[in-house]
Amino acid sequence: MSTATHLFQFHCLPPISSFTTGTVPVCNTSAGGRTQTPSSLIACATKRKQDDDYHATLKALNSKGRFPRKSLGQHYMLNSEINEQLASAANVEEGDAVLEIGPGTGSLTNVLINSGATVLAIEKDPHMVGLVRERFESTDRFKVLEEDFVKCHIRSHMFPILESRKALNPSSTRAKVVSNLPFNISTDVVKLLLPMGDMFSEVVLLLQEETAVRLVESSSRTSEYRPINIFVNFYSEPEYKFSVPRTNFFPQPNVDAAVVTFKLKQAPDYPSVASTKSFFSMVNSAFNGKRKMLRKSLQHICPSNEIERALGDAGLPTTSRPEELTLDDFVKLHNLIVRV
Ligand SMILES: C[S@@+](CC[C@H](N)C(=O)[O-])C[C@H]1O[C@@H](n2cnc3c(N)ncnc32)[C@H](O)[C@@H]1O
Repeated sequence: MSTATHLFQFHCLPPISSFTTGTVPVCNTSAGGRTQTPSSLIACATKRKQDDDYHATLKALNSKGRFPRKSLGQHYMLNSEINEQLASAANVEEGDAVLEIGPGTGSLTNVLINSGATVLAIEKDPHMVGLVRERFESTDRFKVLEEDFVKCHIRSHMFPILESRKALNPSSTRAKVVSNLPFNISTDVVKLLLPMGDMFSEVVLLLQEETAVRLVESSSRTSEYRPINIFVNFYSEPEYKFSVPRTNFFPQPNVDAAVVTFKLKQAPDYPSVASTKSFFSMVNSAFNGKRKMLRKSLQHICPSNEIERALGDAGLPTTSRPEELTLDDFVKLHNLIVRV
């Protein structure tokens, strides 16, 4: 055994006492959806068969003798209860097709497969690809591709899976996404997936807590309100589900995490704008610079007197600032501006 592996095994492991479930609300369906305390949750979890608890996950990592890589956001889930909660947040059931980004040791993958889903996993780390390929070789409901999710062509990968499901059940045309994401690619992933409502019905992500809170922000007039909120609400209905304390991961990150669900809209339900490209370009321009009044920040799109007139026609003050406008206000303004 190399010195590095030896250190990894004996000096990097978190004490099992630090492993908490925090504010995770439910244990399983037998709990009847009632909120449970962390201690009742742990008691409940120990009664059940756990394939991917604290020990199993660390053992799987040790089998590859590799230090988790920070550059790949490798913070592995040690709590099988949270994996179960992620799957149930997406209502994963028999026959579903699920895309998982970054399966790692396969702890969440295992829950998804056990729920009866067919899983396509995209993993960037070749060692982890080898590990999950080996682990799930006995099932034909699992496929892993060694790719960078941000660069891969997800439509062409999903297409054959959705087509074969459609052949069995013509009404099941969309897949789900469930992932404990590397924090450093979460905004890119959200931007890529949310406009794919034709292919995915739900996207359930374990994100850095701060990112989770920022993405579900739907009220204007807060300092957190940004173009990304207009984007998220344009394409989906986001919901903050529950927080996941940092002690549930190995290695422990220096921030907490949280689960967010995005129910994806399909094209006929998007707000009606003449062109989504020019709509988002207008929203970005509006927020650019120093939070100026819209009539100034949008001057390069159309003369300020025309913008003032459009604001008036939309029932908004002519001195409006971007952070004061809701998604609907932006839609009205855009449609008035593109017409003038
Ligand atoms: C936070 S870990 C989660 C691992 C596992 N799902 C779990 O819950 O324990 C993130 C995983 O994503 C992988 N990953 C990192 N960047 C990626 C990328 N750009 N595309 C695909 N996978 C990536 C990492 O190698 C790692 O396995």
